[in-house]
Amino acid sequence: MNQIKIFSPATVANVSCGFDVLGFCLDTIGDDMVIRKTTEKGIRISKIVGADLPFEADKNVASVSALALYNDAQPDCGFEIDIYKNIKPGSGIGSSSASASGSVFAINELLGRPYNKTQLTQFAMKGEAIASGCEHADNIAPGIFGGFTLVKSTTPLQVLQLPTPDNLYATIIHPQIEIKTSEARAILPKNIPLQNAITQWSNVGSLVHALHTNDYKLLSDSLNDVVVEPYRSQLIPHFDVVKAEAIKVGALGAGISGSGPSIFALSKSKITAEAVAEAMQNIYSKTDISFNTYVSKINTEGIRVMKNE
Ligand SMILES: Nc1ncnc2c1ncn2[C@@H]1O[C@H](COP(=O)(O)OP(=O)(O)O)[C@@H](O)[C@H]1O
Ligand SMILES: N[C@@H](CCOP(=O)(O)O)C(=O)O
Repeated sequence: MNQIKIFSPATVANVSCGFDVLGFCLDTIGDDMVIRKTTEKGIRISKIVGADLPFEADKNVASVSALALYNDAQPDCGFEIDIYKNIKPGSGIGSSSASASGSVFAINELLGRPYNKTQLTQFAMKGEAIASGCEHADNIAPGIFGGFTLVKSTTPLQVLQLPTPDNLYATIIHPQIEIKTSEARAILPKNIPLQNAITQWSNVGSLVHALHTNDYKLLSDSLNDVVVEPYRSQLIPHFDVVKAEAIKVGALGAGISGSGPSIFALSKSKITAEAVAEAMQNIYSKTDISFNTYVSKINTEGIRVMKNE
């Protein structure tokens, strides 16, 4: 096999209470990437469609992560990467992560799968680090493993794949303002009150239990963030009303997707998830902020191969 085309999905990091540890994978929005072997050694970005992103190998997250794998594997060929970007950078649904994980996933396939999913996550984190200033894996892990994931630790890397309850749907609204992950991280406090920490870790524990037991009521009660959301929500116009309306029409809960500005909600049917989308759209359509909305089943497969030659 000399060439592969993949779909690298968008992901929702944090899932309200799990800053930097929880994430899940979407299905209806993602980037396409084509990666091919070359006789010339090294990694090259050959095409970028849909976004204004750097071609330099040390600046594009796709090539930075690919180089981490390449330097380890030392294959006797090189690779070039075409990126067809559908996930806007700075959207909060893992745009940089989709590129960083897509390139390493594809090269691993072309090399005959020498690395496991944890090792691929580790290489992809090198790319993510140049976008956000930190090697967080809460977007990369759900992209590579699929479904819901919990990053138990980054050093050493340990990723737990969590069960996905049947019929769980996500709604995403992306108000078209850009929030850079690095900037949304910089505004967070370095210390948090003990009472908030207690509330937060109880929510993470109960959310994980809810996923294991298909307990939608507990899932709903656990989708709360008392640590990060109070700070970041101020960067997102109309966040409080969008969240309140989503819950009013039946969402189990709603919160900031990743570092924002996208807002996510979880619902226990497609019909409710679509009603949530409409309620969210109604808020932004009364403003001059344009937006995109996505309704998606949770993608339990993660990145997928579209075509290989
Ligand atoms: N292939 C890529 N895809 C997306 N962003 C990239 C890529 N390569 C470099 N970047 C940079 O990463 C930053 C976007 O990442 P980030 O702020 O984390 O947004 P997101 O939340 O959408 O991932 C931008 O500065 C962008 O120029
Ligand atoms: N845990 C990170 C997740 C950033 O996600 P992104 O989709 O905005 O890149 C954070 O909250 O900073």
